[in-house]
Amino acid sequence: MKLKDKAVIITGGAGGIGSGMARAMAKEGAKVAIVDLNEEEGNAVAAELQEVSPDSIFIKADLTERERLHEIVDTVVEKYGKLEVLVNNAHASRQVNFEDTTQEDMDFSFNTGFYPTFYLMQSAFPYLKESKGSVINFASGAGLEGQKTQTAYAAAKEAIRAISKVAANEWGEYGINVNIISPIAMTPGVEAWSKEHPETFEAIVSKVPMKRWGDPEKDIGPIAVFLASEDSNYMTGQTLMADGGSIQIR
Ligand SMILES: NC(=O)C1=CN([C@@H]2O[C@H](COP(=O)(O)OP(=O)(O)OC[C@H]3O[C@@H](n4cnc5c(N)ncnc54)[C@H](O)[C@@H]3O)[C@@H](O)[C@H]2O)C=CC1
Ligand SMILES: CC(=O)C(C)=O
Repeated sequence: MKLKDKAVIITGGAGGIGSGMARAMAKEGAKVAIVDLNEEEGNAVAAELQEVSPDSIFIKADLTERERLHEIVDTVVEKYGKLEVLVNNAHASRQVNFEDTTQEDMDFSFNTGFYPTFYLMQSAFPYLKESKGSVINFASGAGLEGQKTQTAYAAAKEAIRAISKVAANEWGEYGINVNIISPIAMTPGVEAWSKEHPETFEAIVSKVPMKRWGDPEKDIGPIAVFLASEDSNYMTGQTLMADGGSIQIR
């Protein structure tokens, strides 16, 4: 097992890519703490994880409550006595034209994605230093390519990539690696969004060489397992494209 007994936090772990990664990591032996607003799904996913990894737990939290984010790390360290992997996956998005994007739209994207990533990384740092652990953050083609109608989300995603690279440079000497996944996968979030914006949805999949949406557990899960495992110890500051070849960084 690649992650035997590793203590992992996954934000947004009750649904979509978060729950897919949680399943993949639990099957590799990790104790997974999933953090989410959605209590019903959170409890259901945790019960499923406990069948393969009995110490896995659900923590209900609203990641926009910035001053309480450290409680997530405190809870996990109290339960497991350590922290090896922090996965900052949760992020909510809205589609608005550039000229109509408001301060509130910007705040919404930074408060659901960027600030939780930033503050959880700060809270986790002493424990990751002790365990020579890993951080896995999330990017998007929206930011990498500047996709239309994604001003706030694209800005927050590229800000996450920027601080990930800074942390990779500063924390490398402690044996902590910080990497980024840019995924494409069919999730409840994407499904809801596809109904509101069918043209954008079709445009994205038509550009995917593999001509399908990824599966959260089967396609994104193994990449998260790799980044959480010893196999990626000498890799940091990298953006891994788990998107069926949609964007090829050269
Ligand atoms: N699915 C895709 O094709 C793509 C996804 N991404 C990124 O991958 C990551 C996962 O995406 P999906 O699984 O599609 O998202 P999703 O919207 O399906 O799931 C997000 C999860 O985060 C939780 N969440 C949202 N706001 C929260 C808050 N304030 N506090 C606590 N939990 C909260 C939701 O309840 C949900 O369980 C995100 O960072 C997203 O931006 C990037 C590009 C494409
Ligand atoms: C949700 C998202 O970031 C997409 C589809 O690029």
